[in-house]
Amino acid sequence: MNSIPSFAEPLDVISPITREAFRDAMAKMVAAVNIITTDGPAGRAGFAATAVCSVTDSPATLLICLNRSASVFDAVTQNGIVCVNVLSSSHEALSGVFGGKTPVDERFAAAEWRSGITGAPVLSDALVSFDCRISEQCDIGTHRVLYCTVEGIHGGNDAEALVYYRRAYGRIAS
Ligand SMILES: NC(=O)c1ccc[n+]([C@@H]2O[C@H](COP(=O)([O-])OP(=O)(O)OC[C@H]3O[C@@H](n4cnc5c(N)ncnc54)[C@H](O)[C@@H]3O)[C@@H](O)[C@H]2O)c1
Ligand SMILES: Cc1cc2c(cc1C)N(C[C@H](O)[C@H](O)[C@H](O)COP(=O)(O)O)c1[nH]c(=O)[nH]c(=O)c1N2
Repeated sequence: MNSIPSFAEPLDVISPITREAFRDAMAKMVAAVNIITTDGPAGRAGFAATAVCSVTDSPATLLICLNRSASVFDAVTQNGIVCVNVLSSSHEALSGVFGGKTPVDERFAAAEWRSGITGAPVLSDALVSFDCRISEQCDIGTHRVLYCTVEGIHGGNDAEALVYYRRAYGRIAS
């Protein structure tokens, strides 16, 4: 008869889960770094984001988690369009600009942009850019989850990727 194996050492469990414990654990999840941009009647805006992932390829959909207290919140949600620009290792300083308390004009002055088919700014030398329309939104805790239908994919190069791991930037070559 099968039995559940017993282990000599008990599991080291953190409970209850504090914000700090969650963040410490999340810091060990390596993530791609992106700049999310928007433009339209509510103005141009952009922010650095690691909370981005693929949802489904039919229809091609990404999700983005945006803190509702971010300065870009109204522009992103009211314009209803975003471009997800995936960063290369050459964009570390740019990520700092879009991830800090920098005025919006200074953020965009730090790189070259083109206009995508949705009208969202496309970073000229991104690894790849997903031009999207926000199709659904829901609030979970402090964040707005944006489901984004991909309407165009721009560019693409094979430079080293910029990643974020243990609260610091790193790079990954293909
Ligand atoms: N999902 C996010 O909103 C998110 C993700 C990464 C970084 N940030 C911002 O960058 C700052 C520096 O991050 P850090 O990684 O150097 O240190 P940190 O200790 O603040 O965060 C560690 C990890 O926890 C997660 N995290 C951080 N803030 C979060 C939030 N409000 N909601 C959900 N998950 C969150 C991320 O995975 C992050 O890499 C953070 O304080 C935050 O303002 C936000
Ligand atoms: C590496 C890294 C990764 C992320 C962030 C920062 C950095 C440095 N930030 C924070 C976000 O970029 C930040 O709120 C704004 O750019 C600066 O705040 P204000 O726009 O001034 O409110 C962030 N915010 C968010 O809502 N979702 C996310 O996934 C991330 N990820």
